[in-house]
Amino acid sequence: MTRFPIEEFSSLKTPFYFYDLRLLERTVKEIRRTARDPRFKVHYAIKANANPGILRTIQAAGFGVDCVSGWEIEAAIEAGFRGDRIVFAGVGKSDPEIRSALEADIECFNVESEPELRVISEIAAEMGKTARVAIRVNPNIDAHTHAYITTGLAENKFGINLEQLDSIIGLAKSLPAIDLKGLHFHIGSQITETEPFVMLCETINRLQDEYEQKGVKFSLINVGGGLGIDYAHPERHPIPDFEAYFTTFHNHLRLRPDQELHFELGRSVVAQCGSLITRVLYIKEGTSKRFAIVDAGMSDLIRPALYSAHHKIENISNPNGELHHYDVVGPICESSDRFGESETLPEVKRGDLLALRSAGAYGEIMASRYNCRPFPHSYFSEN
Ligand SMILES: Cc1ncc(COP(=O)(O)O)c(C=O)c1O
Ligand SMILES: N[C@@H](CCCC[NH3+])C(=O)O
Repeated sequence: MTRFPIEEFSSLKTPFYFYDLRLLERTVKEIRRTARDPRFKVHYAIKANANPGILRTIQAAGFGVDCVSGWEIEAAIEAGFRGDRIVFAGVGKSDPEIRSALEADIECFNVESEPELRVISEIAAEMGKTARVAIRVNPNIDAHTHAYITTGLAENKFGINLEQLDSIIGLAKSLPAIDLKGLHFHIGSQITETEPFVMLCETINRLQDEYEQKGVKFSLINVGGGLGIDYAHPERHPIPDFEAYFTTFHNHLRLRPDQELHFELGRSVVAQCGSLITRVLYIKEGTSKRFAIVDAGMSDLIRPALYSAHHKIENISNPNGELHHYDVVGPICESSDRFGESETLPEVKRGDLLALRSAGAYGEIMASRYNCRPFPHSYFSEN
């Protein structure tokens, strides 16, 4: 259970992200234990959190890394990830980003369109290199998640639709500087049911059978990330838990003996180890509401404003006080700058510290400077 060192916090400038490194270490250990099939390779999706302190722990655990920009590749290399453990996805890779990825001899480009594949081939040929690629397939599977974070439906911008797959595979095999390794999938994020992953396995099985009949073999399958967490219970494992998640692929995906299976987990690795700590500035009594106005805003944690997401809120200064209802809001000039509506919290006073839980993923990394506010700091547990 995360313990908040409240005495240490009292001298720190708020708001800040607090990371429980022990929890992160336990999580990566659990992933290593449950992804025990030697053909399974876990790449951390760095977009979830690129704080160097977080990256060091994940790199030390032997994970690869999944990047979606040249800057993420730079951050990964700086944190000690080797080029040959970096995969690079994204619908809009620029020429300089492709060039620097080739310079770093990355493990694989996850290619999202024919024009992109041609450009990678041209740049690689110019540089005298061969680019290893996987084709990102859009399998048209409903991940049953928020519309903004589903990625595997035909209407989404990601990947190659099934009808166009033959053509791009033919192209990949014909281009001189391309080494086609396999297929990549990522159907969405914050998926809390097993069924979409089972459907993904079935689609992959069908595609593999079809392509093998056509004489095309893949050495790599990448099923992306997407494993969801329980925002209502920050102390719990992801849902489904890691054991169930990896077992689903073990049981349903007919992986060939000489194939590698890549996973790109982001949220489930880092979400629960992080909390945004904020100080209460004012209690404002409205006519129908009582507002707890805090010094963190949507610039520090945008998920509530962007996806109507809810992060559990705890009054860590007064955990046992009498319960009241509050709208917990930030200082930013937007009505959506609100972390909770009618939250039941132990009595909140000016100066109290609140913890917004499960904020380790897509929290600090999505912070902005809106209203000219500074970026939030970060602070790590020592024990
Ligand atoms: C291609 C790709 N891989 C991996 C991830 C990581 O997803 P998650 O944080 O849901 O595990 C994402 C983000 O949704 C993604 O777009
Ligand atoms: N940023 C999103 C998830 C998108 C993941 C990236 N494809 C979130 O906070 O839930």
